[in-house]
Amino acid sequence: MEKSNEKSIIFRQEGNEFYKKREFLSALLKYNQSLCYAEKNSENLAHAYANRSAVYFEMKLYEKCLSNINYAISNNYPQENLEILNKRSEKCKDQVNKIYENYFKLSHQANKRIPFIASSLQLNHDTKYGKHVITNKNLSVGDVIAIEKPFCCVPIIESRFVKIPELNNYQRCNNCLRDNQLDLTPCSFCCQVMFCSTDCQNHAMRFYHKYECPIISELLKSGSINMALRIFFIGLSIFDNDIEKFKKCVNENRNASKTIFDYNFSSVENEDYLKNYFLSLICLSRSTKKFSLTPYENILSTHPLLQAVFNENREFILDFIQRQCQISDHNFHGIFSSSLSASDTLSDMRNLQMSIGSGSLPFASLINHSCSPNVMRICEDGKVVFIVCRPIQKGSQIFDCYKDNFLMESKESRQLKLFNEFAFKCECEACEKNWPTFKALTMKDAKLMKIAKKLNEEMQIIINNRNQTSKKVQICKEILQKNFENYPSMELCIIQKIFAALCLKLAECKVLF
Ligand SMILES: C[S@@+](CC[C@H](N)C(=O)[O-])C[C@H]1O[C@@H](n2cnc3c(N)ncnc32)[C@H](O)[C@@H]1O
Repeated sequence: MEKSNEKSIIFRQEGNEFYKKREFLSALLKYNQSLCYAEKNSENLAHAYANRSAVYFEMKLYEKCLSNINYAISNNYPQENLEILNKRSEKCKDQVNKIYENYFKLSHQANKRIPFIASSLQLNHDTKYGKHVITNKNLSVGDVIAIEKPFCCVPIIESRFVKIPELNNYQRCNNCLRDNQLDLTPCSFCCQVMFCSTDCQNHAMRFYHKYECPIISELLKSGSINMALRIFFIGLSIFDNDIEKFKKCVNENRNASKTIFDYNFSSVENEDYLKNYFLSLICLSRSTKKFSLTPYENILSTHPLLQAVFNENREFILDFIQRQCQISDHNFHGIFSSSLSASDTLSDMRNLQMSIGSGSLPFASLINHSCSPNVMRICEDGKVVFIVCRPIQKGSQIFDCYKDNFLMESKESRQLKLFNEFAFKCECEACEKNWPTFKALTMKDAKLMKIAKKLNEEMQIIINNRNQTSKKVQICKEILQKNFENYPSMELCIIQKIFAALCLKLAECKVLF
């Protein structure tokens, strides 16, 4: 699909109709489509940005309104209409929103070589669990022990607030998956990809979109871009697009058992950072499934930039992709966020997190499963945050939950699913002691049950306030920490659920109106 001013104008006009009806998100979506189709240096880019600024003004998102006015001006917005934009800009300047920073920060000193994890975390290995992570310090409920940014992630189709195939690509950043309240800029070449910032755009262009752009329609046929192929493109780019260098390094490391603990990530996000992350990714454990490589062969053997490279290195490239599929099969992680919904045009405090894509995360991939985990994973701004949800004693292993928690499903059903997907028999505390599911749990402390009920009722009211939410998190943390011996009682499990829901709220609350 080629850029087309004609189409760009039609989409903008459709956006204007939604704007008139005050259906702001639908209007933004149409303006995004208009931006994607606008031809390079055409006035249509400026018009779509200007119209988007009007929507953000009505939505009271004043920073976004101002930045869209600036985009319109820098894309040659016609002089004769500038006055309207200038007036809108003046009105915005008195009403700037307070934008909150990310809420979650590491609770302990960071590891010197791996600054995104706590220094108490160590890698261990044994025959039962394979590689796993332990802590050499006691950890308390609420402690944030790691905040990992994916090596790369790909959006999934369910993540869009409007699930119409023609509109799927205008709702999230193709690099970090943020919706950024639809404040996205188009790829300058194709009509199907948008980014939330210049950083994301430059990163994508440099490391993979240059290879995805010419075949984007084909890649998006199934709705989502393939992770294994994207990792191949990034790997090749890290090695200066030189297949021989790439091949040498991959072959040298193919049987290594290295992890992020073998590398240094202390320098800012430079090339070595990405290279080290890549090397720890390709050494992760793999499933034994055999994936069909025909779709990859079809794409690469006709790729406008990589056809010759592929034909000369067919066996190596297909083997690399097979291994990446197998690694992804065991180590994919859902990336979650709330999704925009037509009803929350004015609120930034969104409630539910849903899966918006998959990410490859070399640290998270070292954490084993338990049906009664001691950490929970939530996402904030595309990063995966690990929060302690039950006290962890010095020397103990960190456990996350891959599938269903014991509260949701019976032991038999959990174990069957885990065995089918990951080929291990779960021997966690909940499985060993056959803990009851939520419905069958008993109450152990009537006073705490009262507190749990009250907290639960308060959860029904939308608290668009970080301080209040944060105070409630504190209450939950203290109860869960102090009463851990009673776990799993009905009241503690309710409080644990509230604690998780409040943490999600804190991760989503970004704008104060
Ligand atoms: C994401 S990896 C975790 C790291 C892994 N232990 C390793 O050595 O690379 C997932 C794999 O770890 C193993 N695993 C995870 N949880 C486990 C558990 N509770 N008991 C035994 N093996 C487990 C399974 O082989 C699973 O496919």
